[in-house]
Amino acid sequence: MENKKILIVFTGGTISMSSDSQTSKSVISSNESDLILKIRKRFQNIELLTLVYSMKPSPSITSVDMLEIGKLIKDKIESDQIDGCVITHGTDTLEETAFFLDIFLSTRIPVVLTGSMRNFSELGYDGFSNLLSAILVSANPQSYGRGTLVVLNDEINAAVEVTKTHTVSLGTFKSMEFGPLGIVDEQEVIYYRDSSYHRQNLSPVLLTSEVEIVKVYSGSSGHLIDYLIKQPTIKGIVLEAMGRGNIPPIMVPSVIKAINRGVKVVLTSRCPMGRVRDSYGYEGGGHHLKQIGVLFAGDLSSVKARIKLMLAVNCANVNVEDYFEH
Ligand SMILES: NC(=O)C[C@H](N)C(=O)O
Repeated sequence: MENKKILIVFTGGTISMSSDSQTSKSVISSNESDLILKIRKRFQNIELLTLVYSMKPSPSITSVDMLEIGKLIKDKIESDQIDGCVITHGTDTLEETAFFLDIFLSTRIPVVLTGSMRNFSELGYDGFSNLLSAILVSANPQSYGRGTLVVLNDEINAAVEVTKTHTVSLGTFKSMEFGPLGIVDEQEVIYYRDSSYHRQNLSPVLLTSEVEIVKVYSGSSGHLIDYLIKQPTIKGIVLEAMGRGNIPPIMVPSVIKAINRGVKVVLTSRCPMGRVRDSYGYEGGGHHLKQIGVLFAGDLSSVKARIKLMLAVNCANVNVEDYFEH
């Protein structure tokens, strides 16, 4: 059997960190050669290619980084150089990069993100096992056509469904509403189900238009929206609204102002599960918001809806409304 070629792209995060000898705090330590050395021996019929994109903690990963990583992988896939790809990433923003790649790359080739919750110096460092499982998933024929995947703690989750749920737990990545797609059990990749999500491809060349998130709470005003729509590069605002998708009436004039200025306003919920819908007819309720032109993001979280809206407003000749419920 011919060797499968799996590309590992390192971007940073705790998986590439150790404890600082003076402060004992986690800092970047560029341990990728140790990781690869230990892991390479485990595989037969898998050739590992490696590339260090960056050594950043994931709060430092920008939209431009996501685009660069996406272009890099797209290029390798289109030139037939790889059969699968694993990206190591900090866990704080892993779900955002994963979802970005899910929309940006229209490929059936498995693209898998992984990371770790403990650093290289800590007892119980989970980087080795997570990387090992991620490679197994990316090389498995059953992983084709499932969109971008996230593998940590031996669970396989879909980028669109998964979120970081716990600040320190090794089992932090959960698809809270649907459960994992599958597991890695003693190096065997087992799928339980497909992801039901309908994938839409958006591949902009540049990201010049910006999208911000406004969290809605009891006592929210329209001031943040008023401020944002004065910024020249703003093309979208995601509202992380209440419950089914409702906002205080005092915010409505600012939302109308934003829409009249051509800024796309997308509705999500601050509830961790469930869809937004136009169920409520009162002022600021979902039905009222739909009538004034607010777009609905289904069950996407605010951070994922922001990624989708950012990709849509940066694509030439794309009707943003086609990518959201309206
Ligand atoms: N576990 C981690 O990777 C968290 C780290 N703060 C990061 O996202 O870079």
